[in-house]
Amino acid sequence: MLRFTPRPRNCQNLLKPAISGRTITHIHTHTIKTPVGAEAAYSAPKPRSTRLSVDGPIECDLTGFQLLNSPIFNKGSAFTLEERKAFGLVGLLPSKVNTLDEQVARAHEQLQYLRTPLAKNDFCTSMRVQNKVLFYELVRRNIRELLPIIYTPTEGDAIAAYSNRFRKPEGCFLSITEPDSIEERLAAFGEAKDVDYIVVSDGEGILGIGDQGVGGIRISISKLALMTLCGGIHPGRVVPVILDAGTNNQEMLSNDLYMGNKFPRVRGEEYDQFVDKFIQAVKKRFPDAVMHFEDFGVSTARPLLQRYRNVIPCFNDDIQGTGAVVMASMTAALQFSNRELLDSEVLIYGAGSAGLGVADQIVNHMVTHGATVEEARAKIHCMDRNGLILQNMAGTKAASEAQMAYADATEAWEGVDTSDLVEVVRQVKPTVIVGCSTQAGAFNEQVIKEMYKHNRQPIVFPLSNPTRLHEAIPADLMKWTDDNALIATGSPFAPVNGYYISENNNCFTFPGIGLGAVLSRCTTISDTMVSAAVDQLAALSPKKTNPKNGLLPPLEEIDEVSSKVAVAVILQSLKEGTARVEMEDKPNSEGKVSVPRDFEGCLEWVKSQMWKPVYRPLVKVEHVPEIHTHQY
Ligand SMILES: NC(=O)C1=CN([C@@H]2O[C@H](COP(=O)(O)OP(=O)(O)OC[C@H]3O[C@@H](n4cnc5c(N)ncnc54)[C@H](O)[C@@H]3O)[C@@H](O)[C@H]2O)C=CC1
Ligand SMILES: CC(=O)C(=O)O
Ligand SMILES: [Mg+2]
Repeated sequence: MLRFTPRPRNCQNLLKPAISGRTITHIHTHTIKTPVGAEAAYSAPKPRSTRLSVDGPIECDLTGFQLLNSPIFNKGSAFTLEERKAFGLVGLLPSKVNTLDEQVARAHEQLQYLRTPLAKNDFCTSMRVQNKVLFYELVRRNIRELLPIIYTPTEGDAIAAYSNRFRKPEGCFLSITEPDSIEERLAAFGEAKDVDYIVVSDGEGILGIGDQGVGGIRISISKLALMTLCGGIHPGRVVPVILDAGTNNQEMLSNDLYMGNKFPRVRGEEYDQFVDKFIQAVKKRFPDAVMHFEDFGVSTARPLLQRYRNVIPCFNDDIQGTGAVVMASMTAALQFSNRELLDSEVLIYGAGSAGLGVADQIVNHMVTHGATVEEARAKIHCMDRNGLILQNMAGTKAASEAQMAYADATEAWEGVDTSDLVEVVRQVKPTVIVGCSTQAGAFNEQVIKEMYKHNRQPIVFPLSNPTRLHEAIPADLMKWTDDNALIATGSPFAPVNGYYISENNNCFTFPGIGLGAVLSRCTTISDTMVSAAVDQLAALSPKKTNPKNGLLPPLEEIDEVSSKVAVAVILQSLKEGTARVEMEDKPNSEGKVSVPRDFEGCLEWVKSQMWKPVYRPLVKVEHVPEIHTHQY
């Protein structure tokens, strides 16, 4: 017989192994490292436990329809006969008890009847709000087929159609018209210890499709789905957030069904105060949560990251996540073709959030490989809508301050048409070209053939999502370079002539970075922690074992990859003294489980902490359950 010890909500003690005869893994957190340097700005929090681990029975105080309507606890036809009796479900379900395998097979069959990706996306959405275990297991087993449905490219279409296809709300909606209600709105998602991870967007720079207003909530939801699928973050301990500050999308403003604030985007001080109130409210309400910024507009993404990176543990996925994945695939391509990082000439086409994030990450990496910042920056050339960024653009509207860090000397370009990509390629002779411009087809035959003239294995990364906005498609790139281009793309593509094309998407980095930040309970996410993620991902490249392999590991391994990236992040955070989880070499006298500092030991621990889509036996309790989630 199982016995449970009632636990008060928000218990700050570690979970006690309340289940006799079972081992439950805990993090030993009684010592907190003092934040150092800039990180000291973030006040040291209280110790806490992590509740991502998934072993054993789960306490539940819901019954009947309430239980069937709770996506976290619902098992649908897989409730056992005992559970049906104990939870008042007899009569609410057909008599057959299904296994998870059978449910997955049935759901997969239903999906095959749906004709369009968007219809499949709708199906997956309703499954996610109905039964999380089934949703995640269905996607996990069919990841190559379903990732493009629940993420880019289909999610872009779902976001654009949000107000017309809306069925059931998911996430937290914060309105600039009511900044004083932020705390109250967040409170619906639980108390201090209930949230590990938040994705927030203001909907201004969604994928490559721009301002989508309130529909941007779906990018927060989609990124969180990947945090759970690939990074093992508990799906009931996350909050997707949209900051609704209006929209400049005329189509939305004139759509009678549009569900967000119908006024032009509010900017300036009012916007800044709105965001600041949100950050302060999160810090107060969910002091342990890691914040992930996603798809903000180009003018706000960087300033927000700079303003808050030492205030809460946070990162911007488009800037740092993208920078990290590109640096990893570039490293893999250089190693495969026996070239040195410092010999690279890099051309970034589209120097917005992602493009400059890539540039910054390459500079960081070059500096760790012996270059000075100036030498590294000189290797990078940025083009944006006004052409190549030149020094004489300083202080003008032609270039932003952030872009000016990469400006080329004006004199060196006299007489050259710097708005012409072919001309720029002719002069720069890039070894690497990265597209983050949203300009479909910009890497045309002339551009690529010019690049190919100067180097036999051009590294070409067209990253603009969704698929239709890619600067080039792999089949053309391979044709124009006699199959010699080393390619990775922003959305998925089929292999070309037997060459596997890796998806060069930040989904290979943000789940690992996020998981590492959650488990280390770091006070800040430093550049060096992101660099550790890059090195780890690059080391996993399968290209070295077979030239036809992709530059990055296959999607099927993404959860394994994310756990290794998380280890690299955790170990770096420990080294820097920003981790708040204590790791020990040996279990201490209280028998608490140690978390080793060696890679393999830490990996085992990380894996033991990750949420997995399995049905745990449900045990009825009258008190607030051990795993408290807001998703009742
Ligand atoms: N593969 C991946 O993991 C990621 C892909 N992306 C994709 O990259 C693209 C850009 O995203 P963000 O940087 O967040 O957007 P952004 O709006 O911050 O940047 C886009 C930049 O492209 C520039 N641009 C526009 N027209 C241009 C032209 N004709 N020539 C050169 N530059 C031009 C804009 O001025 C802007 O600076 C999007 O399609 C997005 O989906 C973004 C993040 C991650
Ligand atoms: C992948 C991603 O973050 C983007 O396209 O914005
Ligand atoms: Mg993004």
